[in-house]
Amino acid sequence: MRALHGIATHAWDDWTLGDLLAAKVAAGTTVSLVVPARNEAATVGDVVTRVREALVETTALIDELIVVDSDSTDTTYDVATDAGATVHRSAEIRPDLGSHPGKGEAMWKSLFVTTGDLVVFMDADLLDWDTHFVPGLLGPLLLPSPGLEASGPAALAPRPAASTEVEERAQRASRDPVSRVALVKGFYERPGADGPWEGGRVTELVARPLIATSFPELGGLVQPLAGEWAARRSLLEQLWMPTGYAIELAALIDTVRLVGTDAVAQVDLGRRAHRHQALRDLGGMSTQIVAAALARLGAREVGAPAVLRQHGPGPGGMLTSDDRDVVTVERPPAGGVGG
Ligand SMILES: O=c1ccn([C@@H]2O[C@H](COP(=O)(O)OP(=O)(O)O)[C@@H](O)[C@H]2O)c(=O)[nH]1
Ligand SMILES: O=C(O)[C@@H](COP(=O)(O)O)O[C@H]1O[C@H](CO)[C@@H](O)[C@H](O)[C@H]1O
Repeated sequence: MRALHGIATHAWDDWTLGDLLAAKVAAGTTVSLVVPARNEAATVGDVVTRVREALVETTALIDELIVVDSDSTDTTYDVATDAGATVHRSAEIRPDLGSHPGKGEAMWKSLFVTTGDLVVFMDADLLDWDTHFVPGLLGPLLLPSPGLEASGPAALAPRPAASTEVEERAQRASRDPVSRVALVKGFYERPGADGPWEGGRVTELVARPLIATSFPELGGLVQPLAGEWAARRSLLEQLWMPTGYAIELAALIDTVRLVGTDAVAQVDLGRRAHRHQALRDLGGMSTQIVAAALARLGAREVGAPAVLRQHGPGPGGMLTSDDRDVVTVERPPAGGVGG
């Protein structure tokens, strides 16, 4: 483990799957995997099937595999169900609380239909990834320091039961709130249209400048917007959650304010490719992220409406303007919601 500008930084194979399984059992810790999915019928089946087979059936690292169908208009619900996930429609979770569109809404609602002490989030549009993402993200939460032995490419097949030292360390970590990491971000090589490190357009053009100017304590995070991350439920239930794409950055800002940078760690997961949105659609995502950041700086009212005006060629090539209402609503900490 090393500190990258104050952020504890690991590699996914710092731990063996056997050590993590032993630590999980020793501490009596449960794990939920949540996949927020909107119109991901093309890829959600692969994500669910491979994680289920490797980490639910072959080894019991995951106790609950949940897909939250976020207002999909394709066959996401059926594909995820057929792949073996427990699928909930976001709007049908606690309907008494109403429903908003968005990824953050799906993740906030997931807290009402999961029970895991640790919650792992993964995107549903992954194209180049592997199941080691999950144990990698759980490593700092189950065993805060690297595994006992220098490990080579850790096979996902379970190793012999880990030593009692691993179990003792896991029990100490689960009891010691002071040293506990509470949120773990994945990072990876993110290929884009123009090269192996060209992915993450909003990360490079919006998140990093916001961090540089206003949240420098997050400067050590390689992929602050990574959709693959994990956290303790006890933390997640204390966080205000933007209902849209600002969820990742808001969670980092608020976690550091709540429990300090020592509570945040990151893990190198290797390489991750996903389906890329069109540039103009990232305008809406960017607006949500900027709005949440400004709200946290006291420069903007939480949830105030935002209209994103974009321009481009219309019918016949005439220049037209398109106004997009951007939702910046935030959900209150789930832990304080009754019922
Ligand atoms: O309203 C939404 C928008 C996105 N997503 C999911 O959130 C993840 C990341 O979204 P997206 O791929 O659109 O973002 P990108 O990775 O392109 O930044 C994916 O699993 C989406 O299906 C969601 O559940 N609800
Ligand atoms: O990192 C980014 O810039 C955006 C867009 O990625 P690409 O430019 O399409 O590779 O993707 C991330 O940001 C979203 C907002 O936080 C997350 O929801 C996504 O999971 C993540 O892929």
